[in-house]
Amino acid sequence: MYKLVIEGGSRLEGEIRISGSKNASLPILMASIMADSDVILENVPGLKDIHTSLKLLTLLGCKSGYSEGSARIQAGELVPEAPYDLVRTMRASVLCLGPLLARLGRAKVALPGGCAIGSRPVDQHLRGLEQMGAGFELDSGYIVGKCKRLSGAHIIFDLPTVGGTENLLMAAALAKGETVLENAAREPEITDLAEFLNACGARISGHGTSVIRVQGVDSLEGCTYRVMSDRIEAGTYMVAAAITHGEVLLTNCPDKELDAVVAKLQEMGVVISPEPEGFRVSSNGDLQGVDVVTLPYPGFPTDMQAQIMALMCVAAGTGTIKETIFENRFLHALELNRMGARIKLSGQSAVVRGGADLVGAPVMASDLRASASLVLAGLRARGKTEVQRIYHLDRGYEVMEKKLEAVGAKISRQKEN
Ligand SMILES: CC(=O)N[C@H]1[C@@H](OP(=O)(O)OP(=O)(O)OC[C@H]2O[C@@H](n3ccc(=O)[nH]c3=O)[C@H](O)[C@@H]2O)O[C@H](CO)[C@@H](O)[C@@H]1O
Ligand SMILES: C=C(OP(=O)(O)O)C(=O)O
Repeated sequence: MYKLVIEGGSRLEGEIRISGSKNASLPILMASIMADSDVILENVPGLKDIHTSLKLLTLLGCKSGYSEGSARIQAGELVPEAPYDLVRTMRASVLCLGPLLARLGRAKVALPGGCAIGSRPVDQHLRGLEQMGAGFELDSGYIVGKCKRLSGAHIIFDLPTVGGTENLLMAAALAKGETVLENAAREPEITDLAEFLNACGARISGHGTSVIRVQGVDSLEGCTYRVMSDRIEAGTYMVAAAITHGEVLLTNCPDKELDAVVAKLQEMGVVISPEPEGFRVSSNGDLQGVDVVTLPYPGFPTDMQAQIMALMCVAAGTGTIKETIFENRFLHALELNRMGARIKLSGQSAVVRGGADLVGAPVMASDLRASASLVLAGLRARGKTEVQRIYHLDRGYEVMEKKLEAVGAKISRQKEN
């Protein structure tokens, strides 16, 4: 196991290239098993979750390879089982359910269960697939699904679910007839999945709005597709620039997909200017606490909540954060307090008293974005911070320490004792 060791206090200056999006790549990799010929994906980040997905695709009967941001998938004779050992390390595995049912009429996928940030149910995925004609039973922790060819249906989600919308979108692409998904999630990663499926021959419209229409087709062909860049990685490095009073140019960056994050950081006093190559982000340290509520897109993303909390710790005044997506996504607050932050938690709300003089400490990462917030705090803190259990970070940030080191951070990856 590795930890990141950070000597805080360096001002970040230079250029950071943003990688492809994890949360777009994972469903697109799963969707690739529905194509009859080779899929080539570009701008795919070299992350642990990507390698886990490729391993899952191999178990499902596909041939796959990855090299320098490019993944190739060739679906063969499919095997309809996603084993628990893989699903428990990567929740996105549950996204093979829709594609397997659509392609094979059979699927046996381990139930992902909860994780550190919350219970993360999949009832909306299953209910929608049932409306399309699938039947499910639970067998030793596995969801076992069967169907004849799925049929189009009118599905109204109880709440906008990103994974649920993705699973249903993939299933509907190969179903018989029209499917309408209402109260669908509008996240850019869903738009990217729909664009990929359309490039394979699917007939999807309305993606990016809350009503998505899918005219099912009989088959999909492979294609070459460039995955969108990672809006959460970009937001994280925006905070890195601000928290160190630095100036960083982010390239290969998403644009309007970052609007809510850019607006909130600007409200705090971070200077963010669009340039032809991306976003230039800087701060002279004159930052103000703000009020943040996490919401489905286009609201402020839950995946940026931990990072903006780190920045609010060192801003002037008091800010508040309300987390409405996950019931237990404040684990980083307790670790930030160990570094001198002044955060009070009450249920789904946090009050962050700013002006903290952060001091380095050994801290424990509990989940992906919590880990990122501890790294950000460590970049700012006086002295040494050791962020332990960074396997969480490796799921979602490509060579984070190398990217930060290249812009002036004193950070290294070391073996834990
Ligand atoms: C809306 C939202 O911000 N979704 C985030 C969620 O996606 P992810 O796909 O993991 O989660 P969902 O979008 O499905 O969950 C949204 C909400 O719906 C609930 N729910 C979901 C499915 C279901 O069948 N039943 C149910 O009740 C969840 O408990 C949650 O409160 O985590 C990802 C990783 O952090 C983020 O990238 C997504 O932006
Ligand atoms: C929690 C996250 O991912 P996952 O849904 O893969 O756990 C995330 O991207 O912040």
